[in-house]
Amino acid sequence: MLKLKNVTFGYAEEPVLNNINFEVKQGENVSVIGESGCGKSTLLQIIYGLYDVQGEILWDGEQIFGPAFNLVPGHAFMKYLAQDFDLMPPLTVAENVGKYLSNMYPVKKKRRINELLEVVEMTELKDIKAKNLSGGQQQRVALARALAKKPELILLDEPFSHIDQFRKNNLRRKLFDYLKKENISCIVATHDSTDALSFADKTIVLKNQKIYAEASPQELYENPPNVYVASLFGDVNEVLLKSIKPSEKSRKKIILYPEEIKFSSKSEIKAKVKNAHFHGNNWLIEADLNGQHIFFMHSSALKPGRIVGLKISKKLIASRC
Ligand SMILES: Nc1ncnc2c1ncn2[C@@H]1O[C@H](COP(=O)(O)OP(=O)(O)OP(=O)(O)O)[C@@H](O)[C@H]1O
Repeated sequence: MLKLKNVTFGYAEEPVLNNINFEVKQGENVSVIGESGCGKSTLLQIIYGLYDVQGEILWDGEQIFGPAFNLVPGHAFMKYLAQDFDLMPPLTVAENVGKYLSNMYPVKKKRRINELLEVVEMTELKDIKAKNLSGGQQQRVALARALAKKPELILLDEPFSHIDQFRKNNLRRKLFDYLKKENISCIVATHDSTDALSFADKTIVLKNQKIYAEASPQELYENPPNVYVASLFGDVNEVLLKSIKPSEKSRKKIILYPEEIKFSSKSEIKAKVKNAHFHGNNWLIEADLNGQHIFFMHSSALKPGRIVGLKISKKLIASRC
């Protein structure tokens, strides 16, 4: 198990991360999400031991030290996949993946390389030299190489940033299923809410040097503590409660996702359509609700200027109040 206890770190005087505490259990998938520059990569780097910190970073009770005590960064149980891939350009895909595997057992080595190439869907390109690969292909090879020696903990910094949407969903599923099957803990720093929502057991939101929220993705999505956390999962509305609940007198606001506001011709809550944006199987509608700019989802495009009725579940309103 990984444990961070009161960890503070800054490149200069001002801390980038201040008094960070959290745990990652064996086999757990933890996503770290937050706006650009909030310290996601820095967090992975200090866990890997690239910097000296205040506080303690422990793996199974043993402290992970920075360069002041551990000159060569890295430990056998942990792999860090940075945003640069560091492949050997003249070597083939298979040679890169097997670079750190022992040559004592060539059959076993070959089997392991083939298994990993399957996970990252690079089997067909195994004899191609790394220098001839696209950025996304290089990223997949780097992922396979990081997994080659079966780490107990893997730190992934934006692991799918170069991979096209077409391949990303499948690859993400395969990789995270593989990590679960092998009971490998992982921390994924990401901008992508799908990484944070679909696969993580726990999501950590960083903001202003601190852990701003920490819970399962479902909990964060269903009960966002504030609009910043909600907005990490996509478009979000902050609506005056009295505009959807006539008995309300205060100026209290509640958070609602576009998919939680339903079209209902009979409803007393009226809004004026401003625009409609195609979103695959439905449309994101922009509308004006008593002077508030809101978004809701609908199965078809609605014409600008149309007055529509909107409905929000009473149970949902009560849970967000
Ligand atoms: N080597 C460095 N030296 C000095 N400052 C740095 C260094 N690396 C990062 N920083 C600063 O630390 C802060 C956190 O950077 P970091 O790269 O950890 O953020 P991030 O959340 O990963 O950002 P992004 O999502 O854009 O990758 C930023 O203000 C950045 O400018």
